Amino acid sequence: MSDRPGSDPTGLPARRAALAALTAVDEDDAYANLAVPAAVDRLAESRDRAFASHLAYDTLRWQGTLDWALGAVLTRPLDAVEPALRRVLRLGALQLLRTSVPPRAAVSTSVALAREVVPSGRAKGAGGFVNGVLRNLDRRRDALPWPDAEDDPIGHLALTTAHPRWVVSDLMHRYGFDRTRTILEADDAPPGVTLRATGDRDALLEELAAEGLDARPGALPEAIRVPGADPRRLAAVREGRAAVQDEASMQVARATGAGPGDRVLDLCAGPGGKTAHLAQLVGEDGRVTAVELHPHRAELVREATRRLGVEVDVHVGDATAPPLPDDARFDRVLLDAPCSGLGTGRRRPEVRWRRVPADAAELAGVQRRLLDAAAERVAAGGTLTYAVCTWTAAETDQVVQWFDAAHGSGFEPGERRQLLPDTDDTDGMYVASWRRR
Ligand SMILES: C[S@@+](CC[C@H](N)C(=O)[O-])C[C@H]1O[C@@H](n2cnc3c(N)ncnc32)[C@H](O)[C@@H]1O
Repeated sequence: MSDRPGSDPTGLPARRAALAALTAVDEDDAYANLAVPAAVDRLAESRDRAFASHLAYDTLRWQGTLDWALGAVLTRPLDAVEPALRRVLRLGALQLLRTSVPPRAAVSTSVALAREVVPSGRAKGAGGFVNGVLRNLDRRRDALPWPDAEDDPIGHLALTTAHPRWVVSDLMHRYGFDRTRTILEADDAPPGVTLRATGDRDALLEELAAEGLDARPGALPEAIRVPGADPRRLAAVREGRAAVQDEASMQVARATGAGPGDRVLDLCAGPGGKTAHLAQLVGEDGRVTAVELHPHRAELVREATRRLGVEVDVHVGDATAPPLPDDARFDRVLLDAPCSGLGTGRRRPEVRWRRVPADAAELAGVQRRLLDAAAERVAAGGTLTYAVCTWTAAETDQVVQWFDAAHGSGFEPGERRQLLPDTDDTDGMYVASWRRR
């Protein structure tokens, strides 16, 4: 990690952009992978953009650990500090604890930002407060009471891998201490860009190489890994020869077994990444029907499929009672259910801090209702595929065990797979399939 103050000698514009991204995530519930590029794009220099992006993502990712460290030096609870100053403190604490930025620069830029985010009459007080807290943290950084791995393994992993305790504990039940550590560390590493070729992959690989990009084939025949690319600048993406998609999502469409001529039902389709891939797999002789609850997300499905030149029937409606003829049955039914989304942590590190344990249990109830409705639509001999972009036991193994118990007489179990960032270098997606007897 390096200190890259960029073109502006104070390094303040980059930090201001990072703070703007943190504010958008906090106040507008924006996703990091949209808010960070939007905020840092205003910077003219690419090294400033890289520095600001790094600060923003890492502050979101390390929030729990930063809050714990700040809590050790604050005289009042961090929750009682007004949100704008809390964000400035987190950004400053990140620089002190997890970068090689000189402490003096970390503190002085944070003081300047603190003065900017409060009404002018309170600027001096806010600056003094942030100065005091961060200088105190800098003095005590080597004396912080890090939990010991033996005495408190969950607390240790929570603070050293930047995940909430309940997430660590849930994963430890499935994978044990050592594997949980590698999964969570991989969840903290920024992902490279992955593309799905919509036509000839080899031609696309050549095109990307000709643009000077390090493009390599992924594990699936349509996947391409382009680690350092900015997908927004790729002509292939603009022109529909490639779609930006994690390889785990491609594995889900593949797990349905969809092939030429199939009739596919994609429940919970928005924003349509998997719908477009399914349409590609079934070709001109097949047909994909998509259902999405929210009209604006159904519109995204239409846009995603139009951009790729494929035709899909898109319906706005609730997948527990899909707006389809009663007797409509499909060769392949995909339920890519709403979930806690923890598996997308590489791109959206804020999600882990937004979720609480009760979310997983509540979502599991929704997932079961959706799966009941999805099962009804599978034709004899057809397949049902369940997917979520998470790894909580409640939303993965336990949903599948429930389905086997409730529907085992009608459905034969097929592949079950938890994709994970450490072994698969993908998002953490879970996928399970059945065949209707
Ligand atoms: C995990 S996302 C699906 C991602 C999508 N399959 C893709 O690959 O782009 C879940 C989607 O389900 C939608 N949704 C939630 N509850 C629903 C319901 N009861 N019926 C239909 N769609 C629903 C959400 O709006 C969201 O767009």
